[in-house]
Amino acid sequence: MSQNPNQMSEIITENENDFPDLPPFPNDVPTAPLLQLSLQKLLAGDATELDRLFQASVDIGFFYLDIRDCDLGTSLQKDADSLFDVGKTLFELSLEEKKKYDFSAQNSYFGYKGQGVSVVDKAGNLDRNEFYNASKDDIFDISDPLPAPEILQANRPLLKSFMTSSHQIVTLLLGILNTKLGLKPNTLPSLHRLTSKSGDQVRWIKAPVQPISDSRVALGQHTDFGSVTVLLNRVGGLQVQMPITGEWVYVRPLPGRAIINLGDAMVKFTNGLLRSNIHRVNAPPGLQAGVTRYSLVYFARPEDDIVLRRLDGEGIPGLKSGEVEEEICSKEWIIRRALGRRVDLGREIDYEKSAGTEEMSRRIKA
Ligand SMILES: O=C(O)CCC(=O)C(=O)O
Ligand SMILES: [Fe+2]
Repeated sequence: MSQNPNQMSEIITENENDFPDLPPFPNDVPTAPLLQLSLQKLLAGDATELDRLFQASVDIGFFYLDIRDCDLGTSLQKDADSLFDVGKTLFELSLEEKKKYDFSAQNSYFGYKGQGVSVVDKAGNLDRNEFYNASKDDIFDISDPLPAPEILQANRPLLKSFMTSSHQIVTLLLGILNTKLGLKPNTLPSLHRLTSKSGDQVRWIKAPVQPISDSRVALGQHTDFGSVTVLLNRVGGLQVQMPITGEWVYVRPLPGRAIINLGDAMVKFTNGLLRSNIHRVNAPPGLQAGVTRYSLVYFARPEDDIVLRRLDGEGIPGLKSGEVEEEICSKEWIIRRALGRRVDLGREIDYEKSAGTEEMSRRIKA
């Protein structure tokens, strides 16, 4: 494995079947050569690992995090395994029951999102996956509890444990980036306090097996809305658009590794220095095309009232002369992005208006 922080990538090849209960991820599709960072080394403050984290955040904003080698990581993995099972049971509820927990008409993106209710591209094609979003504030009793199915009520302690570990990892990463960016100590973590109101959430995703005749993506290309995303994948399908070339490549799911990516807030805080890379979910490749795809995500976002604009740090590029940033707070930004492409809310859809920081993050050479 490369220890050179200036090298963006290293090739990941795992030849054995990584997840024995699933058909193997094929070895003949292009995959993203993401850096693999060790959670244990980051916790220990290993200087090379801290450099590599910063480099991955500048270069692509996506990396693997090895969670096998420390208590925080193994606790996250154990909770995630249990939550995968919870998600399967949750999505097995009848559509009628699940729709009771769609709160989008109340301007909330928490709860259930049915399949095919959002557009995935300018042409108006519809998504092909279901979501269930569980709010961190609800689970931590910071906000009024939302109605939820029995399976979620029964698993509040598990959700709390998973959210706590995920948030601890996010805080660690933010603290390291804070130092590298030359911000005043604790600036980034203090914008993401666990017990303050925010749009942080756990998301379960289910995408059904896709008929060969259907070439739509399951989840359209996007950047994440918030700060740091912790993603647990088992089945392939996630694709990132490579910087510079614009090529779409799969992210190979690896056991014991979370996939971490940065979102729009980090781009705005750093005036484009850190990347929120464009990604999407396509049909799983090879033999995996025959299985239902589940994934589990923790989204960390800035606290609700934080304005998403450049922070003042020595390492953060200045604004162009005369440039005025949009004045939008975290909560509004997430609602605009999460609900702006829904076709079932009786609102006009403006695809461009609900976009994220794609243009700032893209860096594709024509
Ligand atoms: O399911 C995945 O692998 C990625 C999901 C994702 O990008 C999202 O929910 O924002
Ligand atoms: Fe995403």
